[in-house]
Amino acid sequence: MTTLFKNIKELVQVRNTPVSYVSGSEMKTLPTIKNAFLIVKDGLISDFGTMNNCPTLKFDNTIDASGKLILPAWCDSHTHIVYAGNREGEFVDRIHGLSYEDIAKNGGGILNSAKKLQKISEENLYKQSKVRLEEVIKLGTGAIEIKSGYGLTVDAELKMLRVIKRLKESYPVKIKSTLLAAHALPNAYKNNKIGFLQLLIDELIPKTAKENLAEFIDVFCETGYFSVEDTELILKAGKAHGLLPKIHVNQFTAIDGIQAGLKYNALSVDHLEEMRKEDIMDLKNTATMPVALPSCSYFLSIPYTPARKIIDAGLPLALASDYNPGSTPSGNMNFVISTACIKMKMTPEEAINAATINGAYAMGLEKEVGSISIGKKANLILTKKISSYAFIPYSFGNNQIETVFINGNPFN
Ligand SMILES: N=CN[C@@H](CCC(=O)O)C(=O)O
Ligand SMILES: [Zn+2]
Repeated sequence: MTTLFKNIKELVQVRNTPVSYVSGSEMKTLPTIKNAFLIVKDGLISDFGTMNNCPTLKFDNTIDASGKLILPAWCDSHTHIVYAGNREGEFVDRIHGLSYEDIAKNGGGILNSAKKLQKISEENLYKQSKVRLEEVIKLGTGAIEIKSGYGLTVDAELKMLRVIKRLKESYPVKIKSTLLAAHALPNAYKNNKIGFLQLLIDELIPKTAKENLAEFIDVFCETGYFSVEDTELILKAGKAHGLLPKIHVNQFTAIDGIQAGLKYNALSVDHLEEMRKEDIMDLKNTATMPVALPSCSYFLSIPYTPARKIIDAGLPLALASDYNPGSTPSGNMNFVISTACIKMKMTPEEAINAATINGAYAMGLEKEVGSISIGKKANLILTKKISSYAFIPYSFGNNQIETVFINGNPFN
């Protein structure tokens, strides 16, 4: 099966020589080809170039993209889209003055989602989650990481992971699965944190690995949740079972969580709203991707990740949605890049690099997605007729996508 996209106004994020990620000042460059063609063969990108070099072969499908742009689909490396019910009550409580921390202390927050998740059937959880997955694919996401972490019992966590597995098997997008074993301390272990950690180490992590239910291990390393010591215990156990660390750190407080992640060669460190000088320095010359989640800052009214400081220090940065019921009930990556430009002062080039190739790296998919390169999956965004790629973040809250292609097929 072959498809020719012709007369593309601008083909964006073209990498003839594929890169794993881009850092520092390299992020300001977004390579493109104007008046381009792109050929997809059996779901993969097989050729591209300027229209004057467009081959005159016969194709199964030809799509005229006059006036339209093509970009690689968004790579959302941090989500929690498998959850039960919603938490709009807490949203209203916050409008009335309660903080995210106050709500969690009153038994709301993650524990509220866990209560709903423990009760729901696996089938119903799948049904609720697939709606969100389809929603974000239509908004341009072509590769996504999904975490557990609302189960907080061995059975409920495994239920979440099985739902992620079923999504992987049922949808054409690339999905990576993360065991967020230590997300919050369940009430049953209120006074026995070490008992909970031991349960994760002795039972949940080995079962997850044995049943091949996750690629990554995550911890919410934060004051009032899991300490650096707790984090290290879990990362060590996860790694021993082949799960690579990707962690929640520096959301509300900087407590050396980044350093714990680096010690265990985390693939990414995510959130980073509170960054000290040493946190930025320590990330230099490592293979760990810093990940910012601007929609979370927007929704909770907390500081934005200091993208300028991170990028200007020569580091890479990825952008992800953090789609979850508590701190970010949105998985719209178009809004993520707009917010990164508007609130974090990232340029459109930096934001698009962060949401494509750097996001792909943050979930170990940089060889398969995240750029227009020969041999990569044809997971593509075809825009409406727009003036330039900067129009996407500029027109915040609006949808500039005409069609999303996954493995070369339109996703409707
Ligand atoms: N910060 C920890 N976990 C999620 C939010 C969890 C929730 O409130 O349900 C996050 O990444 O923002
Ligand atoms: Zn998260």
